[in-house]
Amino acid sequence: MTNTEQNTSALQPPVMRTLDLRGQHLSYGELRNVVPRQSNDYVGNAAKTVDEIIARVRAEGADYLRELSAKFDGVEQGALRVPAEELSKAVETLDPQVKEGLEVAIERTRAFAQAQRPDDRELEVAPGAKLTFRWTPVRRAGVYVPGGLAVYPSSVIMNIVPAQAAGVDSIVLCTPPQEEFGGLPHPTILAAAHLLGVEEVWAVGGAQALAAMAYGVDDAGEVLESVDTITGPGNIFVALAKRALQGVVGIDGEAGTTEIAVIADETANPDYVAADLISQAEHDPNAGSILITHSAETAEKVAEAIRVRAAATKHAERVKTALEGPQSGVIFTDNLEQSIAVADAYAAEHLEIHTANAAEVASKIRNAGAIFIGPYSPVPLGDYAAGSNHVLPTAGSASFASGLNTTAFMKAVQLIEYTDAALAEIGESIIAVAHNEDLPAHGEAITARTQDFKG
Ligand SMILES: NC(=O)c1ccc[n+]([C@@H]2O[C@H](COP(=O)([O-])OP(=O)(O)OC[C@H]3O[C@@H](n4cnc5c(N)ncnc54)[C@H](O)[C@@H]3O)[C@@H](O)[C@H]2O)c1
Ligand SMILES: N[C@H](CO)Cc1c[nH]c[nH+]1
Ligand SMILES: [Zn+2]
Repeated sequence: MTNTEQNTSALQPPVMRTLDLRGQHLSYGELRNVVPRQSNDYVGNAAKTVDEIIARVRAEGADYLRELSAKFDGVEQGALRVPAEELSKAVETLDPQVKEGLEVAIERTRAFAQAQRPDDRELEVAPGAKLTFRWTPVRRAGVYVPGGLAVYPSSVIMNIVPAQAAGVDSIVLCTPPQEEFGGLPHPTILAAAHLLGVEEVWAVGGAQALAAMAYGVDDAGEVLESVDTITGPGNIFVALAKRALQGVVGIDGEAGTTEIAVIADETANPDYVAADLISQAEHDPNAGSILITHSAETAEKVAEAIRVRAAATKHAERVKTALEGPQSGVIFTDNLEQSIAVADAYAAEHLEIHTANAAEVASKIRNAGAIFIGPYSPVPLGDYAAGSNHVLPTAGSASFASGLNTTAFMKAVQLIEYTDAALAEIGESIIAVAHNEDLPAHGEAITARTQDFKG
């Protein structure tokens, strides 16, 4: 028996908190305030840490990146950029089955990412008044691939494939250095990058990696040029760094600590539900797993299945901490309609639906990063190979943000082209509004032309 097994066998089974909403008729706003979330103190303290990291990366550059790699990753680093030969070497030593798994994921994710490319739009709003909505890729993207408690070659695919589908010119990938690999990133991450044709990889993790990509960094003449947009998932420090750097660069959204919510009724398979709640709790002791149900019997059966499964799982301690945290719990509702309302208010990163007519229930959900419909669409399918993207909005941000997709690496330019007649046709009304705004020079810019047409 290993040390880990000895430790975990002594653990008490996880006991999730309960929130009983039965008989209450809370509005959407009230529900948003009561659903389980990370504690404010936890988020607030992490935000202070992140602000300091960003300021010091700007001021001290590569030396400070090395200092943080030593502090958080236990690595004394030389050059921060990963040599090109390490990427090709990693593919040569890659387990063939893992390689196949990555290739299947690339193929499906690419097909879906290409289908997301938006078309340009042209419209003549009046004779001679031509408007175009033209999509262009950003010039340079920075992608973050996590690698702290676990490593995420799958996130290489989820970031790089849509960036390539968008047509981004230049991509840099940052991921934490690993002590076990002499300060290089995990070899499967390097292999996935190489399979996708990525050449620029820096062994830098956490909030500091995002600051480096946003502002650029010079490591003894090796330059990480600043980027236009940063995407990618990560822990609380990574998510808060994206929040802080938004505006300096574009971001795809906050894809922070993982969450799963499950709507279950009496038809749900409790073992599947338990397995899926545990699967996402495995990411991080701060991960959120939530069961929303109007069936007390289902809740009890899921709790029993969790007791059995949680004890046997490899990261039992992390799972227990996550399931018992303030960000997790079992929410009791009066009926399916109320469960749907709770799920909308929670706005889960991942929402699974284990009910009768699951597709119909899904059609009623507005807020979720991704919806997994029915018993055979578990979140880990989407994590690795469904073809959908696993970089998804967390902490309630699914009420206004989308999961990573091709358009996150694109922006639209609006083109305006009017003929003289088309301008003359609308000129007087523009001048009237310009005067009303007390901006007469705006009107004069029109008159300067319309006078010419008359003359
Ligand atoms: N929402 C999504 O789309 C999505 C997808 C995949 C993974 N995730 C989440 O990504 C996270 C991965 O986390 P991880 O830790 O394994 O890898 P990570 O790469 O996100 O974080 C590791 C880095 O965090 C930094 N760090 C660690 N402790 C710190 C501290 N006390 N102060 C400041 N910085 C610190 C270090 O720089 C370290 O390199 C998990 O929370 C997982 O749930 C989210
Ligand atoms: N569930 C994560 C998104 O929150 C993605 C992932 C990658 N590997 C395993 N899971
Ligand atoms: Zn996962």
